[in-house]
Amino acid sequence: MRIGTRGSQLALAQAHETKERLLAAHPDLREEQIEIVVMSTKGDRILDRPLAEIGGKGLFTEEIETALLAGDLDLAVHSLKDMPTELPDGLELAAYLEREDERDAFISAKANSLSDLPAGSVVGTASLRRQAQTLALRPDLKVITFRGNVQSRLRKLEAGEVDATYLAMAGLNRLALEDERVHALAIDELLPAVAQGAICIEIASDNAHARALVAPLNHAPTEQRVVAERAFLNELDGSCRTPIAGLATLDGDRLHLQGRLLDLDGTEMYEDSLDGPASEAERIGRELGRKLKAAAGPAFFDKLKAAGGA
Ligand SMILES: NCc1[nH]cc(CCC(=O)O)c1CC(=O)O
Repeated sequence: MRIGTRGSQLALAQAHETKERLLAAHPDLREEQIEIVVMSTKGDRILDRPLAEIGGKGLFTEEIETALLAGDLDLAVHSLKDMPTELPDGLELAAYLEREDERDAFISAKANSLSDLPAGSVVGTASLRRQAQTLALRPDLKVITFRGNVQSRLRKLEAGEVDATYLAMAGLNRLALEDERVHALAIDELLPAVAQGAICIEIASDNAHARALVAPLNHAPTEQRVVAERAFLNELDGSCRTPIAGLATLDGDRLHLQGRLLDLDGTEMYEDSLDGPASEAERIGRELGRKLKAAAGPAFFDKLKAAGGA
């Protein structure tokens, strides 16, 4: 059994967690039967440009998916947040592990919250969603593009390149990085990325053995939430070039989906939510996506395109 993963510390932690869960779910499986195979992707190699500029779907997945299709890997473990909403033919998501904390963390030595940051402070983030929401709340701040893995971003903060940055709480938790500069942001302050904090397992559709092996790892409530969020995203944009945020929560078998669509500088923001039975997660997601698309109107998307988004 070969598990493919990217080589960042976070990706490795997620692959090891998946391996542990497989061993726990299958007592007959031996440790040496599971091999973790580290692969480098385009997204890992190009570090000096914003992700939205490099563009293309599957920046962090293409090389791994090619290996799945070729049968060189049985499973691939990914942060679901980084996965395009449409997979290449012949591949499928076979399991979603229980979601970690979905919130963003605000990280700064200068303030405990985004609202306390002095005017003119510099915030570094590569995410269009975080950039736009930051400027919507604090148009007086300066936002710069800031890439790299979790550790390198913390080092840049340390070196004073920026006054504040953001990271997903899930990543910090999985790496057990505790830091007094880390403050979880309220959901309403910075609505998370679709599927933030969720790990998915991808397989080739013709690999029945892999599908059976990972089936017991699936966490149904996580699946319902991310299905709604990804349907919402798919309806609006699949390219990662539009600032979009979305979060589904469950109350028993009711699903509540919240969504936001912004322009790049946060001056326009469309926000709405929808409730329904969790069994209709996909429909709820699509409906909310269509609703926000209609509210924003074609002029919004034209403006975004002209500004280098969408
Ligand atoms: N785009 C990079 C990425 N992909 C997944 C995570 C964090 C873990 C997660 O959201 O599951 C991160 C880093 C970050 O946004 O801080």
